[in-house]
Parts: sequence; C-alpha cells; structure tokens
Amino acid sequence: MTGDAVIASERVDEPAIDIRSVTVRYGDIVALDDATLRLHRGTVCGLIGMNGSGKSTLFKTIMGLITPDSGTVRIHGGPPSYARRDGSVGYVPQSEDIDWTFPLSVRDVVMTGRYGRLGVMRRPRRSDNEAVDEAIDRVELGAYQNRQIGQLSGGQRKRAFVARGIAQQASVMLLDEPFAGVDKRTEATISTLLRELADAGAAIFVSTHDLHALPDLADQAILLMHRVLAHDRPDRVITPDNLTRAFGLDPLNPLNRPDPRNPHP
Ligand SMILES: Nc1ncnc2c1ncn2[C@@H]1O[C@H](COP(=O)(O)OP(=O)(O)OP(=O)(O)O)[C@@H](O)[C@H]1O
Repeated sequence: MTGDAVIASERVDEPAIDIRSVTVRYGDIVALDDATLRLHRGTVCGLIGMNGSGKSTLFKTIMGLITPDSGTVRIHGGPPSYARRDGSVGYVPQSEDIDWTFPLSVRDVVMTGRYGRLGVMRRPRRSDNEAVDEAIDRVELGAYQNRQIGQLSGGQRKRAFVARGIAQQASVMLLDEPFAGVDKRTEATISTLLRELADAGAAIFVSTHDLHALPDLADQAILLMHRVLAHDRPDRVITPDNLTRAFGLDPLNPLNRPDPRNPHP
C-alpha cells in the first residue's frame, strides 16, 4: 500500500468505515436493523453471522450499491459513492454474484482495479501495468493471467479478485466469504495477504464462516444478526453465549444445543 492510497482530507483518528443506525429493508424483510459500527485502518475485522443475517447486505451498503432506508454510511468521512469512484474501497464479492462466463482474463479483472485511476484516455499506463503485475505475483497467479476467469478453480477465482483489490491500492477492502470453497493453501495465502494489507494501513473487513480460524485471521470480530450483537477481539466475541444468541446453538460445539425447556438459563 503506497501513500497515494491515502485520502488527502483523512484525519488520523477518523474511522475508515463509519456506519450509524443503518436499516435496510427488502420489502417486508429487514436485512439490517439499526446497525452501528466503526472500523479503523490497520485492522482486520472478521464478520460472522448465520446465513441471512445481513452480511452481504452490509457490504453492499458500505459499497454504496444499496442505499439504506435510514442511517448513515461514511467511508473516510465521505459518502460511499465517492469512495467507490476514487477507488479507495475494494470489494471481493461472493462467487455467486459474479458472471464467470464474461470474456475477461485474470489480467483484465485485476486491471479493473485501476479504472478509478486511469487517465482521460482510459488506457493503462506503465504504472498501471506494473501495479497489475505486482498484484498478480502476490496472489501467485502469474501462470494463469491470460486465462478466462471461468476457467479457474474456486481458490484461483478468489485470488484474482483479491489481486484486483491489491492493484486498486484500496484503503478499505471488503471480502465476502473469500474462504468459501478454497483449499487450505489458498486460505493461508489470502490470510497472509490480508494481514500485510492491514499492516500497510488498510481496513480489512472479511466475512467468514470459519470461526476456528478467526483469532488467527483477525484483530477484531463483529457478530451480526441484522444488528451488531458484539464487536470486540475475536476471543471475546466467540463466546458460547454470543454464539447461542446469534446462531441458536454453539457452532463450535453443536452438540451443546440449548435445552428447549430452558433455552436461556
Ligand atoms: N435482493 C433481495 N431481495 C429480497 N430479499 C433479500 C435480497 N437480498 C437479501 N435478501 C434477504 O435479506 C436477508 C439478509 O440477506 P444477506 O444476503 O445480506 O445475508 P447474509 O448474511 O449475507 O447471508 P449468507 O451468509 O447466506 O450469504 C435475508 O433474509 C435475505 O433472504
């Protein structure tokens, strides 16, 4: 992460992501309910919650792809649309949200991370090509860079989109289940990269179902159930009480089902 990822007006103490009382509805469904959270640069924060708890909706709202029914979202103090336009926020969507038949190579996908920086001619300059080369190297996809994205394995697809965020030099990076369906090696590669990006000053927000890996991956965790139930160090968030509140049972120890006669002892 180089200095040009830093927004000039950003104050040191200003949160990278600042979400206050955000509610998002799809018709009658309340996906986010008065959600409030703040994330600072230099941190990796894991986002956990059961299926349908609003994780993807939260990411799309931070990206400005969804406008909340109420509440405010600020990225580096400004609206999400600004951050999306100037490339300071990068997004690795869930695999299901990507059209893998699109005729783009790995290199093309990574180059889209530079679009916010291309000049009026929209033609990549040397610096853009160098940033793309470096990003592809860091995710170890050099040998696959001319391959159409649909011809990659699940782990390679994820790495291609992580490379896009690296090439973008995004100071906020959102990753929606980057570990779903990937092998252990890819998981380790992505985890290491996320730590390096945070150490270089980015705010990393990553949703995951892998609670066991969370303490190694992240400095903080957020437990979501439409609203933020807990936001703290991973070991303080992943407690039997919290997990029972969010999942209805303890996913680390699923045999510990709450007693139906006395679910909240
Ligand atoms: N486009 C949509 N139209 C209607 N309802 C939606 C839409 N997208 C999400 N929902 C609903 O909103 C709620 C939150 O969904 P969301 O995808 O944000 O959850 P999630 O935590 O990301 O789930 P998962 O872990 O399964 O990806 C769910 O009840 C879901 O069915």
